[in-house]
Amino acid sequence: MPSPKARSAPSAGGAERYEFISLSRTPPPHLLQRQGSDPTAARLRASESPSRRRGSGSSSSSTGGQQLPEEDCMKLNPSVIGIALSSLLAIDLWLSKRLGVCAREDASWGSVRPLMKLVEISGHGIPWLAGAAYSLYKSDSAAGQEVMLNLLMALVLDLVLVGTMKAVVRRRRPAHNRMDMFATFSVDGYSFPSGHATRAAMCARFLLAHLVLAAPLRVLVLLWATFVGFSRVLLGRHHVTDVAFGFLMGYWQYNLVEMLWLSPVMLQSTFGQLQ
Ligand SMILES: CC(C)=CCC/C(C)=C/CC/C(C)=C/COP(=O)(O)O
Repeated sequence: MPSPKARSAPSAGGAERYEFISLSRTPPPHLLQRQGSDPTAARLRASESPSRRRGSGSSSSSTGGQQLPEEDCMKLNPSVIGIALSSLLAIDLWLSKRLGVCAREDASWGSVRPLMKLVEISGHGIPWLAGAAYSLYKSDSAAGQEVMLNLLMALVLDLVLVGTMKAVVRRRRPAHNRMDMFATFSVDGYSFPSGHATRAAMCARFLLAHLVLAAPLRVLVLLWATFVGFSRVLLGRHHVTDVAFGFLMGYWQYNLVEMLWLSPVMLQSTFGQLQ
């Protein structure tokens, strides 16, 4: 027996065609009147595409010669992608609110908020930029200088890409977030994607690829990156999807850094041509 939401309707060729109809919404009375007394038949006709309804003369005569407004059809026949996206957003909002347990001092895990803010500082742009610039200045090997120069380039690239993305998407931060972060740009009022998550993922990949680290330290780098991302949601700064996308974006940004890698040979030839 077919499900109540997927009813088969005979098509022009006689074959069975499945229509997805919304039973959660009752069509307005004027629609039912126009389409005859059978509400199910009225819903089935309303769920047909506008072009199909326009094309069939018999259909227009059965609706009393009147066309239905397009908005009615959109409501009665929402796309599967639309439903999936709004469900994902609803789950995202609900889960982010549930997990924002350090969003305030009086929240359920409010006592660990200072610790979470330390984790936040460890993934902030300023200590990373300052650390990379200092290491570049202090490095006495060409290889070290090359790595630190590229780390600096990667950090600036990250700020530009995340800032652009935030300015385009303009998603608001969760309502339970308290905006008490230090040193922010104006775009940091927006939430998507998490700049801490992109930086943590990109820097973790960078460090793992370019520093010779013992296995426990490699694990520590991965744990740190994961925790920086997770702490964004616990602090109430971000929705879960901001952080998930931030991790993906940071992972991909490292590929871009590898592609744009600045080598001494390339720099010499560039600056040589300028002189
Ligand atoms: C030298 C210079 C101009 C440094 C700017 C560094 C800076 C202010 C970075 C912003 C870092 C930040 C607050 C990002 C927001 O992270 P979300 O995870 O909250 O998106």
